[in-house]
Amino acid sequence: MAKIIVRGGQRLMGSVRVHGAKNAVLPILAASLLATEGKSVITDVPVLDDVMTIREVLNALGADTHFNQETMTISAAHITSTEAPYELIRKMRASFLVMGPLLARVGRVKISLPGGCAIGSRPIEQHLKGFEAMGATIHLDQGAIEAVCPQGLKGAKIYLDVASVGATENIMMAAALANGTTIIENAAREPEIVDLANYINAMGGKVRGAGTGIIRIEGVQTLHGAQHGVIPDRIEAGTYMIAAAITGGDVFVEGAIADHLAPVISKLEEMGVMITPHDQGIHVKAPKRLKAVDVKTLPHPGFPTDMQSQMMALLLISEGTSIVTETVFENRFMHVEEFNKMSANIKVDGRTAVVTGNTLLKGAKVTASDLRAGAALICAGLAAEGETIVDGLHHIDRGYVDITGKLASLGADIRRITGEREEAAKIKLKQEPMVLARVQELMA
Ligand SMILES: CC(=O)N[C@H]1[C@@H](OP(=O)(O)OP(=O)(O)OC[C@H]2O[C@@H](n3ccc(=O)[nH]c3=O)[C@H](O)[C@@H]2O)O[C@H](CO)[C@@H](O)[C@@H]1O
Ligand SMILES: C=C(OP(=O)(O)O)C(=O)O
Repeated sequence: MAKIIVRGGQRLMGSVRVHGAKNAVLPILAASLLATEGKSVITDVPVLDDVMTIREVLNALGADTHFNQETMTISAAHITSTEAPYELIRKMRASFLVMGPLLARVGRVKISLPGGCAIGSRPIEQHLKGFEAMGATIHLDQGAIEAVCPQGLKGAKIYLDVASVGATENIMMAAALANGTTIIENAAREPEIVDLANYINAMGGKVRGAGTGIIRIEGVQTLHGAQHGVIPDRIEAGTYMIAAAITGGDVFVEGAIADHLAPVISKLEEMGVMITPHDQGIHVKAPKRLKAVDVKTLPHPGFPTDMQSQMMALLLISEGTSIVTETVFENRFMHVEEFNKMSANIKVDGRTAVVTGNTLLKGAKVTASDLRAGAALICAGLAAEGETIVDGLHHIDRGYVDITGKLASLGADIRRITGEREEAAKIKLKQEPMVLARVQELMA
């Protein structure tokens, strides 16, 4: 089994580049199914396992995709299937984002229920409520959803009970080709929603208000392929900011957009980290001692749940006790047990964790339970005495391009040892130069 081995104690220094955002590129690639003509050329596409999965979904539906040098070209003129393969939906929840585009484009879709994951049950009733309001008929049969709208979708006013990112995206994509105007109220306001709206508009769509709680989508007859550059990954950027801070480092996070990271920056500044936003990125300089702060996750522009575990790693070495409250997902404290293996003292009660600071972290064998938990354990390992061995790397590979190489380039003592998975992938995918490059990168 592959593992990442970190020896703590090195101060991180230098510059690290942020790749395109996973959570922006996945809906954007799904939206490319809306184009009846022309090619979409998506740039700044990170080479991640999740991107490979959504690409497989697009291919299975009949789209023609090419991926080279962080650029994905998609032609979706011919949709040959309306059934999203179970194996791919199961592998990655975000595959469910093809439901809206397929319904809008061909009026029919069969897709497995995406199910929960380590961080929570993650229902999708808000997505379905939106499609039904737009005229789709939905049947649930043995864990699969079948939806049809033979007359096409029609615009509707949809109030989301929770400001769900995925539901906002799925409904927005469906509405782009609906007959009439759709208004999404209590829409999610994440930067990734704005990026998706910009792409749909570049395809000839009419989306207004993305980034606010009310999004208005005027349906158009057809959409065409378009060129679009994906926004930088604010969660990847935030992770490197924490990695810098936890080592008392001095790092330039190239490509990071301060506006997207306002809640994270604000907390880091409260703790005593010096943050300087620039046009090209964010400079992070951390003193040796940091102050404890309380953190509560919320939908954007609140503190992102995807940064909660990394922030908790930083709070462990800060002075004082912190309260971390997770309001977005009901089970996102799986990393706590692993931190405690590293001599942390964290107590969880429901959605609240009490984090005792001033911890002298000690290296241990730990397991990533989800993507961000994995990144957080690596951050903790950077500050720990001795060796931390992290497994469960398939989670980390979903969302971080070469985290080992990037941290090593900043001076971290970190390496990855490969396992059977990489070896098998190398043999299976040797026809695909881009994927092989990724495998080689993982094995470096
Ligand atoms: C691929 C992607 O972009 N993933 C992000 C997206 O996930 P995702 O889009 O799945 O997250 P949502 O915003 O939908 O979920 C937020 C909350 O709403 C609940 N909910 C959601 C839909 C629904 O129909 N009913 C319902 O109750 C969820 O259980 C959760 O408690 O936003 C999350 C919240 O910022 C991030 O952690 C994920 O990284
Ligand atoms: C929870 C995350 O992603 P997903 O919604 O794809 O599981 C994440 O990026 O931290």
